[in-house]
Amino acid sequence: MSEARPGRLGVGVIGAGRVGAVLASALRSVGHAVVGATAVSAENRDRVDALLPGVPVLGIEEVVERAELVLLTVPDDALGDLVRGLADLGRWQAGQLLVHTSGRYGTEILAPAAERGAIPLAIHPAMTFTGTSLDLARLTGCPFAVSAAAPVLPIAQALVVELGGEPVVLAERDRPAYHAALAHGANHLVTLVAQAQRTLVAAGVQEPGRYLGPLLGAALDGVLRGGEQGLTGPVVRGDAGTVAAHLTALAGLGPDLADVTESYRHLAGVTTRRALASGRITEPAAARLLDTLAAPTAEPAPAEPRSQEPSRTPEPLVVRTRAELRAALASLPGSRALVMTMGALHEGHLVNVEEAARRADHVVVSIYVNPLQFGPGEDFERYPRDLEADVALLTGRGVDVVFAPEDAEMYPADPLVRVDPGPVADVLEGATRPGHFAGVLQVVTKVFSLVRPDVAVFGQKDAQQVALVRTLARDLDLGVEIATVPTRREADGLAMSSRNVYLSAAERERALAIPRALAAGATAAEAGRDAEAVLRVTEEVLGAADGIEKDYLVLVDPETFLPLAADARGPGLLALAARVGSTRLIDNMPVELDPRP
Ligand SMILES: Nc1ncnc2c1ncn2[C@@H]1O[C@H](COP(=O)(O)OP(=O)(O)OP(=O)(O)O)[C@@H](O)[C@H]1O
Ligand SMILES: CC(C)(CO)[C@@H](O)C(=O)[O-]
Ligand code: BAL
Repeated sequence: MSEARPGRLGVGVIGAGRVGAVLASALRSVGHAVVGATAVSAENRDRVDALLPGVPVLGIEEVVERAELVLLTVPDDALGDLVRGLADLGRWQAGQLLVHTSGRYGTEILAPAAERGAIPLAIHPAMTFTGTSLDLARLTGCPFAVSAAAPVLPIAQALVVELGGEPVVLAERDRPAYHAALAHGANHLVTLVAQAQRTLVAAGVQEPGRYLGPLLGAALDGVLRGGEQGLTGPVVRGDAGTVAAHLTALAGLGPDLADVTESYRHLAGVTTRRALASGRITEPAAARLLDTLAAPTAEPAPAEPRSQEPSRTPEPLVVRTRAELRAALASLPGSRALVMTMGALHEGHLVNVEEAARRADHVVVSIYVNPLQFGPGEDFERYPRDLEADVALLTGRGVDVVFAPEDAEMYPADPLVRVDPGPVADVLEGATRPGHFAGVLQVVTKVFSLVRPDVAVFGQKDAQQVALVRTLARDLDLGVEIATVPTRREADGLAMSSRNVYLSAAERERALAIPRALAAGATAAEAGRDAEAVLRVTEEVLGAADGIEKDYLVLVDPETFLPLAADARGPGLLALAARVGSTRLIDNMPVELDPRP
């Protein structure tokens, strides 16, 4: 075992999954040393790189040998065998702290290690984890169920406090029920809400979240404050007729939604019995409801044809000329949101479209590969173009109009009056791509004039671009609100981009060093490191990667895009551009710098 200064422990992680890597990162940020982690899958190895940069990935026995505190963050079902197996091999050490984070078990499962003198502790955070640095902030104030023998209970409590959480002592025997309650609430809520979403979609509602978000938020708030007394709806009104109509309507939606009927019957039955027990409905009313719920469902009446004009057009109208655009806009009363794109649409664009649909009555998407923003030798000619696929992707997303002009329509003549984007356009992307932002702001100004949106949505992935567009709208009084959406990433962290299609499989793998480096920088910032250290950590991770040619990697002020001083506080932006093969990718990560004095 390594020598530890008092209060500073050598922490080993067995199972650097979502929970293990995050908790170890939190322990590291308060001064403990993480001496090793096991990570069998590529995903877990990436997570170690991102959340625990510099920590060696080792075998289980080596981690146990090096650590004074072993975090056992493996699946519940694997825990017992793992502890017993290592005990049989004589690996546990006297005085070693052994901490598992299973909700279901107390410390009994660690008994084979305790017999060898290890100190068993059980701590369970009542939180779901994404396995990224986002979770670190969520640990603050998070209740942790703590179980341990009385003499060592303070150790477990102190550990939770160090993690930022609130220890709540839970008896060993109460843990399975505690865990069942959390799983029932959090996991089955997902099933229930997803059923409501699917049913709304089947009923022709295009954006179920707009209805369910506020309603379910109010219901959750009500039950957490006042328990079941806040219950509303047909059951608590004793309205068996409405319940019968619901069952008939659900049956009419077909076999794909049979599970919804099953849940509805069951939960309405439970709700009826609870309402009866608390005196909110009478016995005859409860009997009528329970009879209705038990009866076979009546045949649904033949469906009436749905209105021809749903509130959101399923397929967008594609217009190619200014005149067609003007006519299309004239038929759209109410507010208007614009999403500007260069096509080759992906889910990252759709996040912009969703935000646009939330903010206005109608949505216009422009698709245009603007020659003015490409320099000589850039990829203007080979930029992917597929209007048909783009329109298919936008169908059913609440997009009313797609404006896809030809070059001659957008620029009938070479423009003589040009937009000057100012100093932010000279650095970073602007330094590598001279004239790029002048070209972007030229086309943005033109499309704003043609579409006259109330709000335009841009992605944070092109951070410098959206900052410049915001300044354009402000300085020229364009009367357009500029909204930004966070960067949408693939499951492995790579920022979505139309240019990702240029990457070969091997290049795509190498490109993952980009999000890994940014995540390492963000983790360092969250751990309170200063600007210089945050940038250094990011550079180290990127520098260690093969096959990536850095264009720039900077930590800048998110408004001026100028480098931050080493002791800067407040918002910063880690921004980078790099070539992987012949493809140039950009990405960035907002950070909050709060260096401790
Ligand atoms: N991953 C993403 N998440 C959120 N928004 C995005 C994402 N990718 C692009 N956008 C936004 O969509 C809009 C149109 O971008 P564009 O058509 O250039 O797509 P792109 O995928 O960024 O392509 P490129 O490869 O040219 O960078 C911009 O506002 C951009 O910031
Ligand atoms: C805003 C934009 C559509 C202007 O051509 C382009 O720069 C882009 O796709 O980000
Ligand atoms: N996504 C920004 C547009 C460009 O790269 O040209």
